[in-house]
Amino acid sequence: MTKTVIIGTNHAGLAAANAILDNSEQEVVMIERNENFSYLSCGTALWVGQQIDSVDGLFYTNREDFEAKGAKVRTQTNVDNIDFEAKIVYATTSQGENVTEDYDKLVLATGSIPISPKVPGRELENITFMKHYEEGQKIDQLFEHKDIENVAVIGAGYIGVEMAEAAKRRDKNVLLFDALDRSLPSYYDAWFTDDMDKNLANHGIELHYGELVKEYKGTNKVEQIVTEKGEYEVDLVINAIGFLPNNQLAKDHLELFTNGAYLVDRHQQTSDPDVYAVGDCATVYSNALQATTYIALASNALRTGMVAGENIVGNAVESPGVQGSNGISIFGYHMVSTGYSVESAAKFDLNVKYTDIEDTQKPEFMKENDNVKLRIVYEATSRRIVGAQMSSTTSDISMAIHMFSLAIEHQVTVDELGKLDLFFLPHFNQPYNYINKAALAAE
Ligand SMILES: Cc1cc2nc3c(=O)[nH]c(=O)nc-3n(C[C@H](O)[C@H](O)[C@H](O)COP(=O)(O)OP(=O)(O)OC[C@H]3O[C@@H](n4cnc5c(N)ncnc54)[C@H](O)[C@@H]3O)c2cc1C
Ligand SMILES: NC(=O)c1ccc[n+]([C@@H]2O[C@H](COP(=O)([O-])OP(=O)(O)OC[C@H]3O[C@@H](n4cnc5c(N)ncnc54)[C@H](O)[C@@H]3O)[C@@H](O)[C@H]2O)c1
Repeated sequence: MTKTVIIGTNHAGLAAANAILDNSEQEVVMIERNENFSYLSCGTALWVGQQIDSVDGLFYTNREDFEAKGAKVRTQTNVDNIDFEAKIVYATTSQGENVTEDYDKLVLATGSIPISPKVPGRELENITFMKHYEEGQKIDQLFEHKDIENVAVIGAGYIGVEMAEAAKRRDKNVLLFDALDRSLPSYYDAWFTDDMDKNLANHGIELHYGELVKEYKGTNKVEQIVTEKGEYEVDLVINAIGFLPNNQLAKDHLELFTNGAYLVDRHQQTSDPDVYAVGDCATVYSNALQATTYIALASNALRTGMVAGENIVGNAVESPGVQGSNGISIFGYHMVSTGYSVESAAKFDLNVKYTDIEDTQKPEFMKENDNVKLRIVYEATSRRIVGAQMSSTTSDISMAIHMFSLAIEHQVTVDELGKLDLFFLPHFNQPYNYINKAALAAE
């Protein structure tokens, strides 16, 4: 019987385990260095910002669920080394016991590691990342302290903006830094982020964009941060300047992508046919780019895990690829995007055009109504859609971005959306939907 060892049991590893256990009688061993698994870090800001009552709901499964399906689960066990020739995994438990597991198939689901700004003083206390549950706990506890007044968040990407909101909701003075000149620069064009930045500023968050941190100062705990533009008193620093794939175990054995992620095909198979890689440690296939790339998202982790698991049990399933669809909701302002923005497309040498619309969600006669902004990004020559961004105070826009995701996957052109059948009911939208209108206006 095939024996599969899965290293890392967060979203990607769990999805792979489920796919194998639910579709076969195969032997599965799951190895995880943490005590808990399935932590939805996506809910951390809601938890520490006290928008939800408890952290408990952020764990969606546990070891017993997998043991009940027949898996052997080793938690608090760190994999130290892999002998890819002999197909043996070497690990150490938190008690210091050495354990080995042989395998027929191996799934690497070791995720990603936050990038540390390489500046002096980074070892001071009260400087943290926000990735694991334990870091969320630490931030939550520090927010309780009255003497933690000034919180600096470094990086105004997804984690940074969400944590800035959470800190503000806990009545802290919040300073948000980014090397670039606006928030969320990887996901949205300035037409959208200008509104988000107004939203953040209106809620009292101090924005320090285009400002690189040069040093953290303090005796034991961090007390100041120094940038090229000034020096600021801080009691807590949350670093959120992005992730790198965690490739420690196999970087010398497998082919890697430019950023170090394990290079996989559309079966999630690496350059070693018995080794699969899933989630944040692996590449994905981008339908917008029509090439391999790297996008760290829980949604990608789940899908890639499923694909690997199904292939391991013998169903030759191909990944449909991804669009990197994502969303953010800050102080009631919602933004969603899929594929590439105009600015990010340029970085990947995609020659694009775009069409914009700003409209109300529903007909003007409706009492409750919201403004909606939409930008559709399409390839200049083929006119296929390669991205879309939307923002509004209504969360109703989220379903529209799913449609754009499908459009990118299936190479729909912007012109095909002009007369697309989108239903009309005043409670939801206008007789001629803003998606149709934007598409018809495309040059
Ligand atoms: C604060 C925050 C908010 C986020 N919000 C969203 C969101 O809203 N939507 C979204 O789609 N994504 C979000 N993400 C990204 C998402 O959490 C990641 O893409 C996702 O966790 C990747 O899952 P993974 O299983 O591939 O890797 P990880 O979650 O990184 O898990 C890897 C696991 O491998 C284990 N491991 C690593 N090395 C070893 C070893 N040598 N031995 C044993 N075990 C090992 C680790 O302990 C870990 O449990 C967020 C991330 C953060 C930090
Ligand atoms: N809502 C969501 O979907 C969601 C939420 C949280 C995290 N995530 C995912 O988790 C991953 C990590 O998130 P993240 O927020 O850490 O990364 P990110 O890539 O979203 O943002 C990193 C930010 O840090 C900035 N930066 C980089 N180096 C810097 C430096 N030296 N000084 C100051 N700023 C610097 C970048 O300009 C960027 O704005 C991403 O893949 C993200 O998509 C998704």
